[in-house]
Order: sequence, then C-alpha cells, then structure tokens
Amino acid sequence: MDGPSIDSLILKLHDVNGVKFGEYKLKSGLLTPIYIDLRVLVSHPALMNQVASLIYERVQEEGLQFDSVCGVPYTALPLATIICSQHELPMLIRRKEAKDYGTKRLVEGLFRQGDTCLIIEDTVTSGTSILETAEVLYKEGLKVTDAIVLMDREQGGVEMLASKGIKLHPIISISHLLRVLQAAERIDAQTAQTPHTCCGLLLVFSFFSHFLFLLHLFLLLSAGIHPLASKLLKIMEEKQSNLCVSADVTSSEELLQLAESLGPKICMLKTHVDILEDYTLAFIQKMQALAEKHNFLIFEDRKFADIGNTVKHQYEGGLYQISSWSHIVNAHAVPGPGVVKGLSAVGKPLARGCLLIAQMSSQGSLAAGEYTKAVVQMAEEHSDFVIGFICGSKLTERPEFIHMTPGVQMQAGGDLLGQQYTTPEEVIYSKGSDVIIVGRGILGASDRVEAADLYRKSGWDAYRKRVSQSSI
Ligand SMILES: O=c1ccn([C@@H]2O[C@H](COP(=O)(O)O)[C@@H](O)[C@H]2O)c(=O)[nH]1
Repeated sequence: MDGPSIDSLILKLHDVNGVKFGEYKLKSGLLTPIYIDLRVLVSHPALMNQVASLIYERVQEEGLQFDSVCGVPYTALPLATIICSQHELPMLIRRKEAKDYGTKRLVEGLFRQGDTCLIIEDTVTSGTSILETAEVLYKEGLKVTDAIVLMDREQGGVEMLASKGIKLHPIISISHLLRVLQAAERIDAQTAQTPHTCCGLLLVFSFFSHFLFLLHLFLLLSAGIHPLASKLLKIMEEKQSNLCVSADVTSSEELLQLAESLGPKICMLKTHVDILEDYTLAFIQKMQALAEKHNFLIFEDRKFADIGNTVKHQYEGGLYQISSWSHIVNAHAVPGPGVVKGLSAVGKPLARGCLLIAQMSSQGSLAAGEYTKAVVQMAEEHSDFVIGFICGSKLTERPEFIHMTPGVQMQAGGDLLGQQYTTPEEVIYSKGSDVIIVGRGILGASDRVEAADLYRKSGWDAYRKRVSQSSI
C-alpha cells in the first residue's frame, strides 16, 4: 500500500475511534495522551480487511519466509485469521488463558519442531506482548525471526525485540500518524508534538501513578484486612518490591547468605526448612534477625494437609517449631475447614497468617475449577487467619486477600518435572496476582543479587501499572 492509502487508513481509524486523544486515559488516571485501540476493527469489517491486506503486502515486500502465522491475542487474532484464510497460510493460535494449569495446549494448530512462525500484532509499545507470544512458541519448539505490527508507538519495541533476535516490521509509526492527523486538521500542533514531550509526560505519569498506588493501598488498609497482610503491603510499598524469593537451598549457611544479600530486594523469603541438612533453632534465630534487619516476612512453604489436630502439632512443635518464627504458612484445603481451624488455633494468637493453596503451577495439577472456587469460599469463611492464596491468577476481588504466584521466570517455560513458568508481567499485570515467588530463576543466576533486582523491578513495574489502571 502506498503513502496516500496509508494516510487515508489513518484518517479512517481516527473516524472509528481507533485513535483516541486525552480523554480516555485521563478518565482512568493515566496520562498517556494517545491511545491506539484497534479492538474497534471487529466492528468495521471493511477496515479490518484493509488492515489485513496492508499487513500481508508488507509480508510480501519484506520477502519473509515462514511456515505459519500467529496473531498476538486478542486484537491481532482476527487479523491473522483473515490473512491466513485469504492466502491459504497455516495459522497457529496461542492460548492466553491458562487458568487451569496444564490442562490445555498453549498453542493450537499443526506444526513441526523447528518450524518458523511469523507473529502479527496490531500495536506495539515496548514489545512485551510480542515477546510473550514468541516465548510460548519457543517453548513448543518453534522459531520466531520476524513480527509485523500495524502501529508502532515508538517506545522501544523495535530495539527490545531486536535484542531478543526478532526483527519487527512496523507499518505505521506514531509520529507519522500524528503528522497525518495534524495535516488533516484533526489535531492541533501541540498534540502532534506529544511524543517529543514523552519524558516530561512520563514523569507526570509516574508521579500520578504513584499517587494512585498509595490511594489503592490506603483503600486496602481501610478495608479491615488482616494486620499481617497490611504489614506485607506496607513492606511492598516501602521497598518497591513484590518479590518473594524461594530460598530452596539445603544448607543453613547458604540460606542465611541469601537472606543477607537478597534481603533488601524482597518483601518475603520463602523457605522449605525440611530440605535443610543442618537445621537448628540457632539458625532460625539468625534468620529472624535478618528478617528484622532487611524488613521482610518469612513464609514457610510447609503445605499442611492433614486433619486439624495433626496440623496443630506439625505447626507448633516437632523439630521445626514453625509457628514460632514463620510469619506465614500455607495449607491445602483438601482436608476441609479443619485444617484451617487447627492452624488458626496455633497461629492466630501469634498474629500469624495462612495462605490457602487454590491452584498450583505444576502441569496437570488437580487444584483447578470447582476445587479452586471451594478454596476461595473456605478463605472467605476464615478471613481472620487466611490472608490470601497460592494461585496462578487473581481469584477474588475481595481486597483483604493477597494473591501469590510461584512458577515465575523471565522466560515462560518449565522444568523436566512438571513445573511451569510464566513471566512476572504476565502473572502480575495480565493475571492480576500480587506477589511473584521466584526460586531457580534467581538461585540459578551467576549474580543472584542482580537477578533478584531484575525480578523485583519487573514484578513491581507490572504491579504499579495494574494498580494505577484499576484504581479509578
Ligand atoms: O504451585 C506451587 C506451589 C509452590 N511452589 C514452590 O515454589 C517454588 C518454586 O521454585 P522455582 O525454582 O521458581 O520453580 C518451590 O519452592 C516450590 O515448592 C511451586 O513451584 N508451585
């Protein structure tokens, strides 16, 4: 498609409200002044066809070689469908929903290991959505070398994807779009300059979003939530961290080193003390001192799952005396409410809290569907002790519950024993969880402190972004 046709497409997109200025984001509290909303295309089939043709023309101009096409869900899905149907190209569908871990294929359609898949996207900002889709395809053994996008917001997407080995081919840049709209007198010169004042706007945005975050926190704290949950939220805000490190090591010395070095980066340290080869109560006292020093909570991932009377003993006594030092423990709901009552009898007087395991990150987990719903109900009935869930996504809008998600790494994927990984952005921003729990993603890094900081930043950015967008 030539320049004039692209320009007329831009005007048509503006006509159908696919490009919005100012108001949309101001209402939701964000100061992003230009919003590209190509979801409107589904209501305008002629325009949808035009966009699909434009994308396909670009594919041909670039001489791209590929075996299949995948549209980033959801807006680019119909675009990919039209292109594949009109040109008889094999298509793949990436599933976005993964509520029931491991029960569904992540990529639908036929492909062979090593096939190359072309990604199609409607709008790119940082490139994260394309990367997430590519990561799911990589996991299935596919290659991704190129991606085509209709609209490039020119906010680093091309560069970020290039650094990951994906060449992005944008069709319309936001600066061109603004020039066309200004020439057609749809916007004034000041609005057309918007991208060039990006840094100033980002500062205002950052301040505003921080304000919204604090407002959100205030509303949560006023909702009468458990003191431990409120303490956790305060730590998160103070340390700008929703990272819980899963310290799955077998020596107490290494665990203490982890707590000392990663302490400043985390809101919580998760332990499995029963894998330590040299557990002593003296060690646990040192850990408590580090938790005080670096202001984090301790979460013993004990996964209690017995009748109330037994879990009472397991929590309070034995070798580990968990209730004496662990701020938070967790439990399966399989035994019924007795497990919570037993734990609560020990933990409540000590101001401890409990997470119920509503979903698991492992492939084929049975904690799904009706079971998960029943766990949420059990939590609601015991909210004086249950402070939240181990889960893959937000399960309830009730503000008193904190959602914590394990199975997190920078790249989606899994291990050989059924663990499944999702990215911090996906877990926190897309799925609405609050805290990321990261083990080997940090423990396996050559520089654990640097890795922890990357996870902290990624998780926290996603959290702030989500909270800012949902507050007003
Ligand atoms: O569903 C669950 C519940 C708990 N875990 C625990 O989290 C960590 C994850 O470690 P990675 O090294 O990041 O895989 C580990 O301690 C598990 O016991 C979980 O993974 N999934």
